Amino acid sequence: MALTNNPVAASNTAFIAIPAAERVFSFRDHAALWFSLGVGLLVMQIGAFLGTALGTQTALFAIIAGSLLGAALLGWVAYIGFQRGLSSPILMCQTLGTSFAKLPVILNIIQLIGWSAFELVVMRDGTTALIKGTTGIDAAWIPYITAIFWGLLLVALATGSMIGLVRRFVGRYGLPLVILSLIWLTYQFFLKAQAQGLDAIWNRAGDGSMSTLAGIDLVMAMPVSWLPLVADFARYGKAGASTFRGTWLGFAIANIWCHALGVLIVSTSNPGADLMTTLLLAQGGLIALGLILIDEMDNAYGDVYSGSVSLNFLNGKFTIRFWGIALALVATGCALILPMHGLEPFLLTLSSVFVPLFGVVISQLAKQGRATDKAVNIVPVAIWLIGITAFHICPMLWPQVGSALPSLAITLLLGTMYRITRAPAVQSA
Ligand SMILES: Nc1nc2[nH]cnc2c(=O)[nH]1
Repeated sequence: MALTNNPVAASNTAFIAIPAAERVFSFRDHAALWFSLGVGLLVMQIGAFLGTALGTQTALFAIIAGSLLGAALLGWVAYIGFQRGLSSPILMCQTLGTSFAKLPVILNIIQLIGWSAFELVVMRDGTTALIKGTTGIDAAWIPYITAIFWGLLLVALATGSMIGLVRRFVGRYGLPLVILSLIWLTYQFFLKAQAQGLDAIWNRAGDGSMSTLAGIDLVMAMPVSWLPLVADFARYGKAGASTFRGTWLGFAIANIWCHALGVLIVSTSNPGADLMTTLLLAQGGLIALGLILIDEMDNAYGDVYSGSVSLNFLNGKFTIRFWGIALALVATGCALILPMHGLEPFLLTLSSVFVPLFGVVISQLAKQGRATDKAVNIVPVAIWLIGITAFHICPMLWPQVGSALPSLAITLLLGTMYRITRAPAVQSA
């Protein structure tokens, strides 16, 4: 469903559906990519936080429910991307209108620069800790060198082919290594839990600072933070069912595993212990942490690739590769100066824009929904704004329900009502 009646569309390859011959991603490719993107130190940190707030059993329930639900949304948008063969910015055009969609596309580029810088900062600080732990060297220049090292690697990856990277590197080498590290760390902390008494850990109560629904909401934050990127990869899928299942299962399993590992780690460590240091102190932790840090690179790459697809949509004179290199350089510059925790609030604020946006996208485009060719599609735009308001207001009024769940529910409901009511008008037009 290309927007070929639009003059801008005709001159920009971003508007053209990926032809069948170029659709090479199988279930395995989607699952490997999304498992790999679902693994991260931030996820373990959130798991540790949930373990303290909710207690072991409720935290595990929230983790499983939030991951299955959040990753299902991801799979759903992947399916829409597969069906249309179109990138994320075009799905936004087909929902909000060709001119208005430029606003969320620009916001998405800003958030992707933020996420890729964040991932580089995680790798910078992780490698700096590894160097300190192994050599004892703790010099002020080391974080600069490590940031430049990872940044240049990101630039090098941006010069290559996305499909080649996913199929040859992530699936064949990256994924088995990261799974081995997770198995190893889980085994190590399980042994620790066994020594401390599994019963006590299993029955550990939370501190009461969070409701179960708010916990589910927090777990969903990770999968939904990938919503604006997923179509850029899913459009290379061979079949709809494998695209949905690979994306859903790949991400959900990784998200459940990393959050649950965070719960296990916090349950077996001293209160207030730093996650990175705790992982480093585990037997074989150095190698496992090193591999997980390397795995953060594909998150940064995913951000840079998707950001370059969006920039290519805004300015088709330069290729996706050109924009990818430019974005990787900008992210490296940011990673040289930004502190670890400076970016998190900014990124979470931006997700208040994208969660409701994809509620509207799903409500308009799922089940072969009709794409708009208006410049500004007023009603979906209004529903999006209502969704953003709900994201901010609901946690103030009802802290126990969180923000992503009500915002998604409102946009899906209003969007579906609009779609049903406008259907006769569309048919008679
Ligand atoms: N979009 C996006 N979401 C994330 N969630 C955790 N890390 C990332 C990331 O690098 N990008």
